[in-house]
Amino acid sequence: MLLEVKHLKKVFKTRFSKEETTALSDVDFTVDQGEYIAIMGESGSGKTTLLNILSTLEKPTSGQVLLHEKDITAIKDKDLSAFRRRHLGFVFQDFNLLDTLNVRDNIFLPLVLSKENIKTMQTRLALLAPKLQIDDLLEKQPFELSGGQKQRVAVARALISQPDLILADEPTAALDYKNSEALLNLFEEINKSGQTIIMVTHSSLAASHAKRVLFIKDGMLYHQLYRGDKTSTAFAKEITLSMTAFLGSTEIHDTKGVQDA
Ligand SMILES: Nc1ncnc2c1ncn2[C@@H]1O[C@H](COP(=O)(O)OP(=O)(O)OP(=O)(O)O)[C@@H](O)[C@H]1O
Repeated sequence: MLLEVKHLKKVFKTRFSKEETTALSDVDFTVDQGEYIAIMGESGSGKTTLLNILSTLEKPTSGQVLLHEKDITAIKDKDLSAFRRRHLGFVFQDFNLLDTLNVRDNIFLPLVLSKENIKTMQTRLALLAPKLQIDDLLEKQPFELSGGQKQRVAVARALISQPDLILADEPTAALDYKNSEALLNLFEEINKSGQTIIMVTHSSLAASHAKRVLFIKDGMLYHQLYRGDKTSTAFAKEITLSMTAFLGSTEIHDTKGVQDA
């Protein structure tokens, strides 16, 4: 097992008032090596909070996140950036590329920070660039690229450190339909080559490319769907139906966390 999320709870307290918001109440799930998981839920349901805790950007109020059986919520602050660079790859909605660096240096940045040798960096990039169709972009500055190209560069930057886990937050939100589909196909390919991916999304279409979809509501996991051998079109329909049934309704459902089968 790659990742074990155990009884995760996150309560936000505002500094000046006694008001509390429970963003996550008791989230439990496990992720195997090679899985591709989409996390869906309405606005305010706790998706970003969950992703931020998995990213070690946020500490939970209680509970644990075990990566290869090590509790990453207990890592000391001074060791966090090295941990993230070594074990996690991030893909964001707004690409997060540095405009002052060219594409090649943006991709190399995590490896430079980890003090990898230049040969390793070049070898890895030589393998990734054709796969991501960015060979011709390496000397360009990010502002010269289209949204789809920027996101492919961001994916290369996430993959170059060969992370245990890719965490993607609404990676298609700033892309048009064609570029979204291209990115989702790319994620599927990357996943087929063994990369584990967890992606937060609002979009049934995006989620339909994953192998498993977790639905979150009011800080709890409610339901999960497996794609199996369905086409992404058939799976998207099933996801939309579930969203309507589970998340749109105000009925009280079983509030137990969802455990992986
Ligand atoms: N730093 C914070 N301080 C206080 N409350 C917060 C903070 N971050 C999130 N929350 C609250 O926690 C709850 C869950 O928020 P979260 O951002 O995780 O939801 P989300 O599902 O990602 O929403 P969206 O889809 O709109 O991004 C919300 O009620 C939100 O207002």
